[in-house]
Amino acid sequence: MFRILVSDAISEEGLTPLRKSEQMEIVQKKVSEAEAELHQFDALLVRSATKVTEELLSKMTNLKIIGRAGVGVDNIDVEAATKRGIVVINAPNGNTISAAEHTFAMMAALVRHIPQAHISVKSREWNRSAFVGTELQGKHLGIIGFGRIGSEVAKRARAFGMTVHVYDPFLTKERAEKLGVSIHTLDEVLACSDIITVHTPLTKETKGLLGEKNLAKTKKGVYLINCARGGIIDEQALIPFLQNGHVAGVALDVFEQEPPGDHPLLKFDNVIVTPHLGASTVEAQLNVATQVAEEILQFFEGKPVTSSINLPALSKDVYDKIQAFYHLAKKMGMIASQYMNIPVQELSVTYAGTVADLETTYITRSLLAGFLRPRVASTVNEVNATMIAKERGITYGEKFSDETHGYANCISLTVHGENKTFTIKGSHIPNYGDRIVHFDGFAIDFAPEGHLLYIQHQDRPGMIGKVGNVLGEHQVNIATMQVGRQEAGGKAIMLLSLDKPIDDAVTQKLTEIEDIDAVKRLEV
Ligand SMILES: NC(=O)C1=CN([C@@H]2O[C@H](COP(=O)(O)OP(=O)(O)OC[C@H]3O[C@@H](n4cnc5c(N)ncnc54)[C@H](O)[C@@H]3O)[C@@H](O)[C@H]2O)C=CC1
Ligand SMILES: O=C(O)C(=O)COP(=O)(O)O
Repeated sequence: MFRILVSDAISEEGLTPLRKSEQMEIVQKKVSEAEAELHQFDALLVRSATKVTEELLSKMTNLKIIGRAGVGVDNIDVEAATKRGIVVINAPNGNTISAAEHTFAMMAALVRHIPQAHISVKSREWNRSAFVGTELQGKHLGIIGFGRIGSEVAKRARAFGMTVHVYDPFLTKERAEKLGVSIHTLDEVLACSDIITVHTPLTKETKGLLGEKNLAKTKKGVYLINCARGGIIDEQALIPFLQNGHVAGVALDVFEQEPPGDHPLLKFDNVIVTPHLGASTVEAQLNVATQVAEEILQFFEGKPVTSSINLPALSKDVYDKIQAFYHLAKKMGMIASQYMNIPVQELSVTYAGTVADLETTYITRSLLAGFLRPRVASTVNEVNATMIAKERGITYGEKFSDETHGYANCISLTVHGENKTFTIKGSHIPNYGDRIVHFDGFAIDFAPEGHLLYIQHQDRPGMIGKVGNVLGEHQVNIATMQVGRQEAGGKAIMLLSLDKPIDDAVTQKLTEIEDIDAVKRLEV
């Protein structure tokens, strides 16, 4: 049973996929009301109100996934979640149309003074001359940030007869041409636009993007809209531009602090506001909640999630293809880590045969996670493996080769440690399973499964019997045994899989057998 804390207002209908599953228990409470049970939740489902801080994560010790029913994840400490191996997912396109429509509604309201006129009429006034507006047709609209929402705003603006100028450093010429907009520098957009709307995420680069310096570059009489994130337009910097009439009006759906409280901007008649309503439509809420609920369900069923912030995107199709290699790589990593129980500087992974054509980034992450697991006390998985490797000074790299050693596919891992290098090779054979086909220079064939025992010895008659005797004396049953040697009478290895783990005393006894050079337990 998985427990899911839903701490913000999420569409009830959207939660249906989770409610239908007997494996899921949904608890709808604010974080502050769930203090005593925070450590029990496997998943956390939020919108923008819940602040998922490092402190909260430290209390949610069982948390595996955070679902954001919406786009912006600036309320989530993604780095802290990643460090803890917690997957963060969002619903990137479920509310695009609603946010674009809200932006457009704000634009129309702004230039036609609808909120102000509405209040006036409700106050029993009839003052038509006070609310003369301007048309949108023929005006120049500047869009900063041309992703999903920015481009939907552009389509609507063009339908209204506006000319659209875009600033987005990541926008290609082809996409701009396709959507009938022109690409500009930020300064050009600031200088030529009658109305400017921002649609970027809030990042170090975009925080205060429209601050004092850039506001001074705008046209006198410009209108500004922020339906993206509070802080992209610097709220304090706006005040003098509103006071001196340089900015004709501002529409804000989002604020640096939400709710904004007694904010000085709220005193300006030409500042119109909504309480972060961009995604607040029945349709958007159903979309985002359903998307996130389905992803969480997939995740707990061990299937791939497609919209993770801290994992490479993986479609079901791709996952189906890589999944066998993903498990093989993890086991190879675990074996290599235990075998090389010394400090390690570098892992080098080579893919050959059919596996080389797949999405190997994910397979390598899995291998890294397997490698780090025996070395790290905290949770390590595909989410935080690369980060932990970096912290520990372990570099890793992928190579591709044609050398399959006669198998249809082959993953080869070489671990470079202090004065020692170890190579292990594995293959996944359909309808047969995972096999380790090469171990530290020996050709061998064993299944990387369960309680393994590695013995390096001299190739002498009777070695198998001696090992069998010691294990038998300690009531340890051998499930399978594989042997490999480089040349008759030379160095040889045995790989045994046992029905139960053995303790130090048994390992010691085995080490004492004449002609046995090394004994290692390997748990997979
Ligand atoms: N008010 C509301 O209720 C809602 C607000 N949002 C917010 O709207 C914003 C945009 O969302 P989407 O369009 O879905 O995101 P998106 O990721 O599709 O688009 C963001 C665009 O910003 C561009 N960008 C990034 N850094 C930039 C920079 N320094 N200068 C210029 N452009 C830059 C990116 O290249 C990308 O094209 C986000 O902040 C999101 O959180 C989204 C939904 C609802
Ligand atoms: O999706 C986004 O980025 C939004 O800003 C929507 O926020 P909300 O889910 O309405 O709190």
